[in-house]
Amino acid sequence: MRPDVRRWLRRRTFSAATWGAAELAEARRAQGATVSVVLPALDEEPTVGAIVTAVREELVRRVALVDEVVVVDSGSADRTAAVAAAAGARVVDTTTVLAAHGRVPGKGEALWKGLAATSGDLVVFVDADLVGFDPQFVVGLLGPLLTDPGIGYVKALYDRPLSTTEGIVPSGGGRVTELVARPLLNAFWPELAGFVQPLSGEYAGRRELLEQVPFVSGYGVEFGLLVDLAALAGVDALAQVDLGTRRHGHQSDAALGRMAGQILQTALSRRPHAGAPAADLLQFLRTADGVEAVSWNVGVTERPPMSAVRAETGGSRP
Ligand SMILES: O=c1ccn([C@@H]2O[C@H](COP(=O)(O)OP(=O)(O)O)[C@@H](O)[C@H]2O)c(=O)[nH]1
Ligand SMILES: O=C(O)[C@@H](COP(=O)(O)O)O[C@H]1O[C@H](CO)[C@@H](O)[C@H](O)[C@H]1O
Repeated sequence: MRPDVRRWLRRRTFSAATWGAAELAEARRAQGATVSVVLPALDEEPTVGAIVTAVREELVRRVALVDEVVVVDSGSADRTAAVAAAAGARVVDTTTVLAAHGRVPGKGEALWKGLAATSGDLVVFVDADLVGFDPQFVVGLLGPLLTDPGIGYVKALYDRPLSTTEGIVPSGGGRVTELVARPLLNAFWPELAGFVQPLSGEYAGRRELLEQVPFVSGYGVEFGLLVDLAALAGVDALAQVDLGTRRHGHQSDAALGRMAGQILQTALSRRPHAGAPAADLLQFLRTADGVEAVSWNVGVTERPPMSAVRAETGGSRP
């Protein structure tokens, strides 16, 4: 493992259990910092209400850590907007926010318009399809931002069970992460190899940073933000926090194939024009007190065309 990644992992990996909501509410009051929670939502009627209710009850009413909870409706065909509003969220629509800019499809559009529709100094993004959401997710994401001015962006890390027709298997979620995003980051942005969940849908950042980078319109948004914020602020301004376990609604393999395509487009549009890609791949295992990084060499060599070999040796086909 690269020494810089080992150092980053040690210095910038936190546990959500480190902080309490009341402690952070006091910290943000003392700093005069405001906090917005943004949920991008497309047809999330079954799950959005419980998430909004949990954030509002625990982090707005019981403890004043969060100032606004905004659900960004991406054109839902179900009752997402009504359910979110009934739970107390302010609901905005991607067609009306920054209407002069029109509307493009995709999650990143919802996040970009969520940033426009809110005012918090700190912005927390939470997917609206989470099952078993815990308000401590928001507390954990805000912890590093409210206790270290040198940190500007915090990604969630967690175990990702996979719901299958046979039930829930303890791992296996994050399929595009494991098969596409992690290999791409390790190859072309090895300094970011320490992120356990580079595509996690829960993250928080300082508005002053988030407003300086583009938001990729579709599912490339997480990949794009990670690479662009690292380039803007430096890897040491980024951190990750262990939230334990995260369960969410899963898409089909075909849909994940399209997601992978968008992430590949995003990566290739940012590909550093350096030399050969790095050959090390860092994967992660859950341990009793955190995560363990395991480094693999995925370098490949190649044999020359057989025609060239034959030309060299004057050989002919057997
Ligand atoms: O065009 C879109 C696609 C997704 N989402 C929301 O973005 C979050 C993550 O999307 P999804 O669950 O489809 O991705 P996955 O978690 O399966 O990777 C969810 O709250 C979606 O409702 C959205 O607002 N607009
Ligand atoms: O991490 C992943 O591989 C994908 C798919 O997760 P699953 O295989 O359905 O658990 O989910 C994430 O990626 C999306 C693209 O960045 C994010 O928008 C989602 O919030 C995140 O869940």
